[in-house]
Amino acid sequence: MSGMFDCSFRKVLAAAASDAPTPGGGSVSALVGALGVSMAAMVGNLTYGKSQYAAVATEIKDITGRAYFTMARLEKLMEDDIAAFDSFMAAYRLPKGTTEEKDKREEALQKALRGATETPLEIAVTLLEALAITAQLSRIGNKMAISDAGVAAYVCEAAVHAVLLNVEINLPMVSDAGFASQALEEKERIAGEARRLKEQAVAVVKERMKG
Ligand SMILES: Nc1nc(=O)c2c([nH]1)NC[C@@H]1CN(c3ccc(C(=O)N[C@@H](CCC(=O)O)C(=O)O)cc3)C=[N+]21
Repeated sequence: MSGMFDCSFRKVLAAAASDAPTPGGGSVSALVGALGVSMAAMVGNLTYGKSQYAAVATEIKDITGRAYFTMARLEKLMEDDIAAFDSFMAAYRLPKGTTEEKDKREEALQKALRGATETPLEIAVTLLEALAITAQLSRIGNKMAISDAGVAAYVCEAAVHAVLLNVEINLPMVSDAGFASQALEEKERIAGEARRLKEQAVAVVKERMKG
């Protein structure tokens, strides 16, 4: 299913729940992440233009713009992951009767696996930018809605770890050992950074909710 962003939420949920392979865990993580970032954008919108927050107006405008940018990027990446995993499934279903067919299938599988691994990594990196935005916003955003900066932090971090599981399940099938080890290293770095940024944002949110 493509053009997911123009469907009703009900249709997206039904498509995600169905036995169709896509949207799968990769694209759903991107969608969930986009919803997480929307809460950072909302806090930005609730801060910008308020006299109480005039001193941080320029910074808020910049961060809010970046939040919208990451949402748009996640929309594109959701569609990319659907295409990437569809390619994997298409290769997986290729015939493997003869040696020639087996070779062709393996070649198609390896090519598709690369895309199905790179796309979740790109989703995760985009979500790191969202988490950095959220951490910054937690310090200067409208206090009345600051819990939503915490919601953005928790949801985006969860989406990072979720999308990285797709890298983890694909990697053992990748035959290019150099590509696999680099992807694994990248995955570990991103997961650690996501944890750190979430902790930072939530700590500030909790502190500001005290008074
Ligand atoms: N970039 C990326 N995005 C993903 O969404 C992604 C991923 N990588 N890596 C793996 C996981 C898991 N996942 C599955 C979804 C449906 C079936 C599925 O439909 N399986 C059928 C296959 C049937 C057939 O052979 O046609 C079955 O088991 O019956 C399997 C696996 C998506 N993931």
